[in-house]
Amino acid sequence: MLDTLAGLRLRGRKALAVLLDPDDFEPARLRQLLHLTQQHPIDFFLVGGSLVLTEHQAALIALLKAEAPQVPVLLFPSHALHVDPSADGILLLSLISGRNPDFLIGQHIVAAPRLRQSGLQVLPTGYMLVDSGRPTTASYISGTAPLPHDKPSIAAATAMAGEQLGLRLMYLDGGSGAQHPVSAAMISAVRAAVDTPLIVGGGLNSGEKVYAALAAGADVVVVGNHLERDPGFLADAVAAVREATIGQSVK
Ligand SMILES: CC(C)=CCC/C(C)=C/CC/C(C)=C/CC/C(C)=C/COP(=O)(O)OP(=O)(O)O
Ligand SMILES: O=P(O)(O)OC[C@@H](O)CO
Ligand SMILES: [Mg+2]
Repeated sequence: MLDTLAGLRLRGRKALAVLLDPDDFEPARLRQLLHLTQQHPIDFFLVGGSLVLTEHQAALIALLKAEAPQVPVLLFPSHALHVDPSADGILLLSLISGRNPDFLIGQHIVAAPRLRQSGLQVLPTGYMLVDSGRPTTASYISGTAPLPHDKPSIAAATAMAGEQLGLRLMYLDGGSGAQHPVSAAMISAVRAAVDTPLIVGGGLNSGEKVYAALAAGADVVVVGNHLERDPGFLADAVAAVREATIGQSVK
C-alpha cells in the first residue's frame, strides 16, 4: 500500500479517500453511497472517528468488503482499541502537531502486539491537526493544540521532522467539519519539505476545495462529513480529482 501511494505521487495521479465514521453507520445509506462509487470510483475507504462509541466498526468493514471488495479499507484510528484485522491496512498515526505523549507513542505501545498479530499493513503516518477556525473533536479528544492556520513554515518543519524520524506518509487535517480547510500555502510548504505522499482532509465540502488542495500538492484528499450529508457530492469530488490529475500531467 505504501508503494501504491508513493507510485501515485511519482505518476502525478491524485487519489480520493472517503472517510466513514462507524458511529454514523446506517447500512441503507451506506449501500446507496457504495452504489454511487460504481459510477464514480474512489481509491480508498478510511474507517474511523475521534470517539467510536458504538460497536459498528466491524459491521461497517464487513459491508464494505462485501459490496466494494476492490477498494482498500484503511483504519483511521483514534485509539489502540480500534485495531481490527478485517481491514486491509492502518494509518498508524503519530500526532506530531501535538505534545501529548499518549498520541505520539503511548497508544502505539498498547496496540503493537495486537497490530503485529492482525496482519494489517501498517502505514506510519505523521498526523498534523491544523487550526480550522473552531475547536475540533480530534483536538479536544487528543488534548492538543492544533498548528496555527497561518504558519506554513511550522507545518513544514514538523513534517520534515516526521520524515526524518521515519514516518512514511504525512496527513494535514483541518479536522472533521473544519470551517476553513488547510490553506494552499500550508499544503505547498509541506509538499516542498518532504518526499512522502501527502494526505489532506477536513472541511473539503466542494469540488473547488478538493481541486485547490490537490493543486497545492496533496496526493490524496479525504472527504467525510459533507459526503455523509450529501452523497451527490461524490460526483463533484471525483471530477475534481480527475481534473487535478490531468492538470498535473500537462504541467
Ligand atoms: C496507535 C493507535 C492504533 C491509535 C492512536 C492513533 C492516534 C495517535 C490518533 C491521533 C489523535 C486523534 C484523536 C485522531 C482522530 C483521527 C480521526 C479518526 C478523525 C476522524 O474523526 P472525526 O471525524 O474528527 O470525529 P467525529 O467522530 O466527530 O466525526
Ligand atoms: O469530515 P471532513 O470535514 O470531510 O474531514 C475528513 C477528515 O480529514 C477528518 O479527519
Ligand atoms: Mg465523524
